[in-house]
Amino acid sequence: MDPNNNNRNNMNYGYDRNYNANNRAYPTTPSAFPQPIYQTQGAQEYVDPSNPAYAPGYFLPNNYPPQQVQPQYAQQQQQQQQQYAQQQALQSPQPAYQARPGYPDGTNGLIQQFSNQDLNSNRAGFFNNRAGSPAQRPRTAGGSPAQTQAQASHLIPPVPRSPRPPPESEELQRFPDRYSENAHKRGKAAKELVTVFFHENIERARDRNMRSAELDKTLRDPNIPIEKKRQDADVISKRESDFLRFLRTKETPANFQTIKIIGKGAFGEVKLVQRKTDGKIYALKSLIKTEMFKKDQLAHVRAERDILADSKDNPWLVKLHASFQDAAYLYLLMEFLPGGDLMTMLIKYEIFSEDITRFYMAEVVMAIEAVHKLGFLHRDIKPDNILLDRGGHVKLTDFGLSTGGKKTHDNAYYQNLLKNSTSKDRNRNSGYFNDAINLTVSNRGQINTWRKSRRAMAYSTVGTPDYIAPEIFNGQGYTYLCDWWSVGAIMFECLVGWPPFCAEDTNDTYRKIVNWRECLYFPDELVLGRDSEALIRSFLCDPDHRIGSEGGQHGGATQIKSHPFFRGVVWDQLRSIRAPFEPRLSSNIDVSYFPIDEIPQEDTSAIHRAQARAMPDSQEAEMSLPFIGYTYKAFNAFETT
Ligand SMILES: Nc1ncnc2c1ncn2[C@@H]1O[C@H](COP(=O)(O)OP(=O)(O)OP(=O)(O)O)[C@@H](O)[C@H]1O
Repeated sequence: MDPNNNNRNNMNYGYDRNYNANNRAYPTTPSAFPQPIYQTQGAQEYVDPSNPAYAPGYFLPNNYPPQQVQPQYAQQQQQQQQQYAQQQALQSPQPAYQARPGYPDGTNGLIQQFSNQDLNSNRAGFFNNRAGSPAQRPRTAGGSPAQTQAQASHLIPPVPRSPRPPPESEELQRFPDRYSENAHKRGKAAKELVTVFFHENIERARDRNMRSAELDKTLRDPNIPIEKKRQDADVISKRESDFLRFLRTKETPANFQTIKIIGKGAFGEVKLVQRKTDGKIYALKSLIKTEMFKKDQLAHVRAERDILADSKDNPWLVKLHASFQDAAYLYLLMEFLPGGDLMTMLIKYEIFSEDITRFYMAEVVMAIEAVHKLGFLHRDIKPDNILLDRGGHVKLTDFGLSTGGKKTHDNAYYQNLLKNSTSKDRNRNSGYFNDAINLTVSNRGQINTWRKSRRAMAYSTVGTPDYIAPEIFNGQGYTYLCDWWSVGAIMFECLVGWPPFCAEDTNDTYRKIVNWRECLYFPDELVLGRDSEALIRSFLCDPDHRIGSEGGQHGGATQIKSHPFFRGVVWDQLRSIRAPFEPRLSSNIDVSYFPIDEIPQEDTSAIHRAQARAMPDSQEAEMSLPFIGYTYKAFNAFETT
């Protein structure tokens, strides 16, 4: 084969289990891999994510996939590899699982101490995945090859793999200015794809090493009975095995049976679904790509996927099992929370007692604290995004407006809203609030009108601005403190029956929020506890004086927790006490806490799929770029109902 031949189809990228050319045999014991597998030191030139045998660390010297090396460079390459191996032997710290003589699986005899052959083979199989021939090695350790291959095949040009210096011949000269715009887009996409691929694989390998170290700790602990050790090792082995299988499968919406559409959002819907193969239940959120693209929501959708993927096992955030995409949609496969959302509860009960409000606000404070500790701001905390699990405890969802301070999460979204709103204000030219309703208990009619439009607002692309902090609208910058403002607005609604700045028209709501000093009004007819009103006022104020500002993003919740309103709350046991409303469920697909009758149930996906199919090639390349890296699979994806 000619390595300079740029036609990928002529190259043999498949691996050959008997391959031993040029004396580069595949290593068979962990000790052949002196570095932890996520270290990519020594990797220089070989990158072929479409190779099914590829895994993090796979490109360590000694471990190249089969390839043709030109004879004049074979000797040079062999010398380099020997030098590298010697250097590593001298410099590297001892590997975590270096095999002791007699224990080639790297367990150092730990497991044999209680003579369990099964544990031994499981552990060796799942954690020492460098061991064995390439055919035995779990092929998905480096990601989902089929998926990556599908994504990459048309994007990644073959890379010449011999270590020779690039000749100054004409064939390697590039003329980017002669490439079409489409080629540039595809090139960019390829670069992004490779970056994402590496990032994800390194993360996965790091996580796997951590799990391995944890198991190791358990196995070494003399106080843990052998039976327990055995059970733990079995469970962990099963999870690792499930995960590897999961990585190999391609997620598509066809894998799921829709039971009901349980939620509508601005850019898509949320369905209760059942996986066809194992009957497991999930919530599947789908977002229409073209809509996200048109309405400049790309940063938002990426933010949502990032925060949910980063949050892993956080009990306060909805668990993301996987995210995937097809030509028309982005999908988030989440745990199903059968208790519905706080908006539905508020529509039903109108107001809560102080005790019940305390419970929900305390849980929301814990949830927001978790988001902040992960390094994100939510920016869109509202009752619709506060979900209730089967025990009636809170979990946050909808991170579409979250920002982790990443450039990709930045957006001028609110600036546009404000621009429209202020031009309207100028036209009106009179006092801002003459037309804005000031709700009181006595004007029930208006309250009911507002309540009726509440759900419709939640489903609209504009969404409800009722809970958004004023500093987000005025464009002068905002911090994590914007989330604490939203808690104040929700607390007001729980105790009063409507949000503090609600109006019949969203523009009026914006104006009221921006002018909160004049517009924050506690109805005389309702008597709120002193601590409740004080806490609401300390949330709904200027950010410099807002409660939660002491201690910064990571510590602000401490100040809130010590407010007298929360006296008596045992913060670290909140999730284990009984919630004030525990959903009564007849089955794991019970949707009685969702307003199913108000949500259109027809399937509109065929229309969006047809639109995606009709898209011209150039537009498709442009569309693919922002969604690269969206795909994700969680380790514990199978721990669900
Ligand atoms: N994991 C889940 N389990 C149960 N119900 C859910 C889940 N996720 C969302 N829902 C339901 O779907 C509704 C809409 O979800 P979500 O807010 O995530 O959608 P969205 O399209 O992002 O909405 P928005 O327009 O507010 O951004 C929620 O209010 C909730 O009732």
